Amino acid sequence: MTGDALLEVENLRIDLTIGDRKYPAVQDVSFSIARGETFGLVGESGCGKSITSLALMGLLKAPLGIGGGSIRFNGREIRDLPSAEARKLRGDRIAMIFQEPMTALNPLLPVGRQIAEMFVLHRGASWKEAERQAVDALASVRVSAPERRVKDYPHQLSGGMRQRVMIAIALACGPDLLLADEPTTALDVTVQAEILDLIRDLSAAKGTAVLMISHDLGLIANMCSRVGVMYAGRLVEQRSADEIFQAPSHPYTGGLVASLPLLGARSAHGQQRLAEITGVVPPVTAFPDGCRFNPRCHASTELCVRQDPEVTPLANGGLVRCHHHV
Ligand SMILES: Nc1ncnc2c1ncn2[C@@H]1O[C@H](COP(=O)(O)OP(=O)(O)OP(=O)(O)O)[C@@H](O)[C@H]1O
Repeated sequence: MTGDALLEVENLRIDLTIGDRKYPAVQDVSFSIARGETFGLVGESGCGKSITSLALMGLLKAPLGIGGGSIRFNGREIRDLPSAEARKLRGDRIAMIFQEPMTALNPLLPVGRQIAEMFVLHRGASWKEAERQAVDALASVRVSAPERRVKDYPHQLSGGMRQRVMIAIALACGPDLLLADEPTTALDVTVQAEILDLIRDLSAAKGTAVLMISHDLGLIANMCSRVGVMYAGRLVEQRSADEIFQAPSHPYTGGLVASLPLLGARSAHGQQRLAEITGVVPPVTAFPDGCRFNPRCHASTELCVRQDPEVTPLANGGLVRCHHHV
């Protein structure tokens, strides 16, 4: 891993405990994010993206728990931090925005007060000073008339406005890392683009690293310099966004690329057509033997059914986990 790594995840394992059995919902997941870098995790629903980000924040709850591996942030192991220290790290150095801001906002408090709370709790500001900073924070996420909007309650705002408030809260303390888990999935397409622009511009301006999580490879490739593709709890490919698009190595990545409307159309006209994926992600309790993708894979052979593939290095620091990668 590079000396400049901000976050280093190594062989992360997350277990789902049912009765006296543990199922590896996430296994052998390793990636690192440099300072200021934008890294994307992509894969269909149920691949383990969200629980990976919850593990990084120390927010996993039973029946899920970390079963192995390490999570280093700024060179320090944060996997088993006591809850008070984990709380301090969250919000201060690592912040998170979710798909549905309504669940994270307090419906009973004006949004300005909720932003101001960050400055009081993490920066020791007085309430008066913090309320003033909240107006600036709302302006920075491009909310018009912020001095009026700070008095609004969450239900008075549109979904896009609520997500802007969440971004203002997340970035209030200038975190080193922003985890953004499907931050625009619940929004209209035009609002989605505005929110993504906002995240991109603010993180670039402040030098904040971003871990962006989405099922949408188009979005991830647009936003991120490097991409990790997850399937059934495993990272199956890790490359630069350009390489993922131009020459996907894992058949699952190829399927994700082929399912993008624009590229799918282009590949139908001349270029080699990539196989689209049929079927669904298996539940954690029923991962197949061998390669977990083998039942859905057009390139599957007897070897894939029998033997779980190891990680193979690719050019430029890329990685793939497939017996028949290209
Ligand atoms: N509290 C829970 N109890 C049992 N299983 C869970 C729980 N939370 C998640 N899982 C399982 O863990 C697996 C990974 O879930 P996760 O939410 O991380 O997937 P994801 O790739 O982020 O998909 P989504 O976008 O739908 O959240 C899924 O099979 C899911 O059913």
